[in-house]
Amino acid sequence: MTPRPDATPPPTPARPSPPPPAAPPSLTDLERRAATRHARPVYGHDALIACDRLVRVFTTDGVEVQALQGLDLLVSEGELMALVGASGSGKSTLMNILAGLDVPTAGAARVAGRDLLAMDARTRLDYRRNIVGFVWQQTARNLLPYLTALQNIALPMQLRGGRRRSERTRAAEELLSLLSLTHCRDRRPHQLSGGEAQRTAIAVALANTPAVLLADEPTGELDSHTAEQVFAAFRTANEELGTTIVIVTHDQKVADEVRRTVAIRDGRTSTEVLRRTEIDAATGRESVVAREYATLDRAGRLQLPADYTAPLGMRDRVLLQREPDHIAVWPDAPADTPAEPPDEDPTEDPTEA
Ligand SMILES: Nc1ncnc2c1ncn2[C@@H]1O[C@H](COP(=O)(O)OP(=O)(O)OP(=O)(O)O)[C@@H](O)[C@H]1O
Repeated sequence: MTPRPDATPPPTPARPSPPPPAAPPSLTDLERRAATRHARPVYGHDALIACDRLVRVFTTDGVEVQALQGLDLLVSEGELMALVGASGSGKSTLMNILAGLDVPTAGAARVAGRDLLAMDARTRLDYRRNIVGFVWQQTARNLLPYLTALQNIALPMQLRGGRRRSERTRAAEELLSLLSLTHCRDRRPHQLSGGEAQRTAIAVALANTPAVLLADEPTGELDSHTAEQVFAAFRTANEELGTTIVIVTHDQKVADEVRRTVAIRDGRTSTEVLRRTEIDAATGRESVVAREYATLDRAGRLQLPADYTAPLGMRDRVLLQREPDHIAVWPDAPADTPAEPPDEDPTEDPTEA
């Protein structure tokens, strides 16, 4: 048995011989499996965001691009997490779907109990106004240039209705204070620095106390010091207001600051880094320990990182060995070993039979 990778290095286990073919399931087995499947709770039933085998196909001039190819993602209430991935991997496509701006081609997506594939125009508008807030990379897209910071923040409250002007002003002032922007109250966007403008954009996105705050490259146009201040504003929103936050970023510093970073590759979640704080029993010193996990999707598919598979010459197919507490993955045919041992005993004389 191979110990967990975070334990003492294991002795090299013996390569397994291929398992004997399994007996076909009986009718009773199949009925039992079907009954178990019915009794199971819906995938991601307790998550705030649940994407289930999400597909988005764009067709331009008869050419199809599969931007999302069966993406699974669960985000719990109260999380502050980052999405990373190469250009074109599908991050913005996913964010636009979660923001209610685009509709997936297939699959399922639920945010705060709303089914994103089944919303009519009215519920979609309500969803965008009240359930999600959005911060874009370009500050010009987040703020109206002819309104002050306070008026920008009060506008979504006004569009939703139900609150008096004085209440809206007080709520907007509270958000300005929470994000250390009180001095920007009466300034218009062109009078704000890049960082102040993005923090004001966060306040605008939080105006109607959304369940989820989505941000697509919010620090992309900022220097690293300003980016830190903007990220601190996201953290404040998460810790003080309990808002669930998903940030798409290329900024490694931002990705390192959050507890969970999910990587998207070719339109699917591929790996995930989880960070937790550990306290050294001897010194009492705190340190953050990060571990990288591969994502196992609902169909049981796993993307093995190339830097793991390439040195072992793994391609096309691999041999799996089930152990009591883990699964070992073996190259199909290592250079010096035949993939399948010959059936005959080599000591036997083939002419004997
Ligand atoms: N409206 C569209 N029409 C056609 N193809 C699109 C459209 N939007 C996205 N795509 C394609 O879908 C794929 C995923 O794009 P997407 O913008 O989601 O990637 P991304 O990971 O956000 O990239 P980047 O980091 O560069 O913003 C790309 O191949 C892109 O060209």
